[in-house]
Amino acid sequence: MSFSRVDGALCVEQLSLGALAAQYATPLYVYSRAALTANYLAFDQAFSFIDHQVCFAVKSNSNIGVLGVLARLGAGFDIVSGGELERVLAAGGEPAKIVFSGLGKTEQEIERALKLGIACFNVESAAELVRIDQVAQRLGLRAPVSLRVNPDVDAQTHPYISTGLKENKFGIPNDTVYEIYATAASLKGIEVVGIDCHIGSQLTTTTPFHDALDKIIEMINTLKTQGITLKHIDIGGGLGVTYRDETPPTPAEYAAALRPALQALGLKVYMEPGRAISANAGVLLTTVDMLKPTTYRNFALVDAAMNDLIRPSLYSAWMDIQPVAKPRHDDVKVWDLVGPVCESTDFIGKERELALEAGDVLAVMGAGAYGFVMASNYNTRARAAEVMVDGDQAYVVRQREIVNELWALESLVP
Ligand SMILES: Cc1ncc(COP(=O)(O)O)c(C=O)c1O
Ligand SMILES: N[C@@H](CCCC[NH3+])C(=O)O
Repeated sequence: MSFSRVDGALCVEQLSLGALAAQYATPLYVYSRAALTANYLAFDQAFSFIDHQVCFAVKSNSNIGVLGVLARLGAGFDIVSGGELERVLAAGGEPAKIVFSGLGKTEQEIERALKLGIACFNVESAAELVRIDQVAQRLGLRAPVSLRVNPDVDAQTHPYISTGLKENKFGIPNDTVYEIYATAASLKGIEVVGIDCHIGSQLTTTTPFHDALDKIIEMINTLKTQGITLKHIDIGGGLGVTYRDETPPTPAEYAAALRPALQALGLKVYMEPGRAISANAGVLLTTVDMLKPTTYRNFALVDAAMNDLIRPSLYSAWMDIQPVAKPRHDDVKVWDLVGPVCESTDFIGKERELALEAGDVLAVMGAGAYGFVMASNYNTRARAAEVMVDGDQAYVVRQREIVNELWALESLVP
């Protein structure tokens, strides 16, 4: 366990989170190298029964310190923009292990990725296929592609993070898959290499993964009869984590559930886990700034806000909040933990039983995924610093922003 309590003090690896808050100030994101490593290796080992590549979903945490740790373990990366591509390169990631997902790849992004020799473009529409073909032909190259298919499977997750239903914008609907594969196979600039699917995020059972895989295998078999043979299958990401009382499958259970079908298929397997690698490898530290008990509700104003961590506001996500040190008194009350941003949805947790005092430091657990990456400068708030802990060492992997620099790109009208 990379986050554990020692004599009442919440620690990350060998350092106390209270000490890190004192040294680097709050709000502060803190990541554990050991947790990232263990989570990545859990996937890599679980799929060791087959030729595979784990491609970490960069969108879940794109700090180059995080990406660098994973790159050195042999990770590939799932990217969704030219920006993420450059981050992966800056972190030492190998282009040949990159899969490029996402709906709106621009010509520039396609050109850069093609020249670098990435593993695969996961194509989301007929129009995108044509665009990739044109860029590849202009460069005298062939683009390796998979079609990201939309299998119309209910991921049984929050509707905002479900992606595999036919009403979602993602993927190629199953009624046009064969036609678009046939087009792909006929294009000079395209080399059809695989099939891809990602049905949603924070999935807590294996059933939807299984249902999607069954549908994809059916497609692969039909494609064979059309003379289209594939080299790989990309099973996407989406494996959930425990924020409260969810009991998601472990990577080993997930792999075991898919193993018979994948082995029968015999193709190389790509996967794109994000949250299951990064979420519980990070926390957000925040300090209680002041207490505002009222007749109606008790508000604790903390220094982290929705601009630092938007998951509670955006998805009503429940995230565990723990004091980093033993409470200084035992007057437990029910608190709403709210930030200073001028929105009623600005909270990081509601109705939490805590014995609080101004100055207490709290840790929002499971904040390593979709935390800092979704942070903004709303209310002209500088974004938090990020620190990576490795054993008894802490490294600043992103400095705290400086307020004066937030309008550096702006100018007055003459
Ligand atoms: C195409 C694609 N791959 C992978 C992921 C990573 O998902 P997760 O963080 O749930 O593993 C996402 C986000 O849901 C995605 O859109
Ligand atoms: N941002 C979402 C996950 C979205 C996944 C995007 N493909 C979350 O915080 O839960």
